Amino acid sequence: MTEIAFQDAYPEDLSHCYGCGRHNPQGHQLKSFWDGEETVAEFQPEPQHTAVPGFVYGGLIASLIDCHGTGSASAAAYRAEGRALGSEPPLRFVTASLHVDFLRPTPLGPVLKLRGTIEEVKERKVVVAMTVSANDQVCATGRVVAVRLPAAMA
Ligand SMILES: CCCCCCCC/C=C\CCCCCCCC(=O)SCCNC(=O)CCNC(=O)[C@H](O)C(C)(C)COP(=O)(O)OP(=O)(O)OC[C@H]1O[C@@H](n2cnc3c(N)ncnc32)[C@H](O)[C@@H]1OP(=O)(O)O
Repeated sequence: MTEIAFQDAYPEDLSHCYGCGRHNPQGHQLKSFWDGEETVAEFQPEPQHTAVPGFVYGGLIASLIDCHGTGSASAAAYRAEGRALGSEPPLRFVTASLHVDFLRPTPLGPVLKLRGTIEEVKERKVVVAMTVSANDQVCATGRVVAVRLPAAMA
């Protein structure tokens, strides 16, 4: 069975996010997956993502953490309910809080690897802690509080 990316289970009309929307050709189109109890994603930075020559712009790293966090939150909510990704009714989350710590400069060149741990799952709130690594070294850590939208807003 081919595993579907969390973001590919988002509804058609909510798939334009700059960080992860499959319908945003200018965006990052991040794809997140389960790896056991953790979640993973990869991203290849390009030269336009430069901060200082040779190093990745921190805002890019923050947006990857944002979208891996909200995607992981949605997947964790489906898993907690024992439901397939994308099944009805939809479980849609937005970012309430995005925290990033930049531990060391992130080299521009290697693929960035994101790894998420689900810290808390409540009916309306999911908390995800993440690491961003390059060359097997953690360069940034992050934490997202994702809040489920009421059906009326989604
Ligand atoms: C831009 C809108 C998008 C609409 C489309 C939605 C459908 C999406 C579906 C699929 C596509 C996925 C695309 C991924 C998106 C990528 C990520 C982004 O860039 S999202 C854009 C940036 N984020 C916002 O613009 C949120 C703006 N804020 C809000 O709308 C509200 O403040 C919201 C919904 C986040 C919270 O609503 P409340 O204030 O009514 O919720 P309360 O009931 O007070 O809190 C619920 C729980 O969350 C905690 N919480 C709320 N805000 C917090 C904060 N800032 N820090 C820590 N915890 C917080 C609270 O303490 C509470 O936790 P306790 O149940 O008590 O444990």
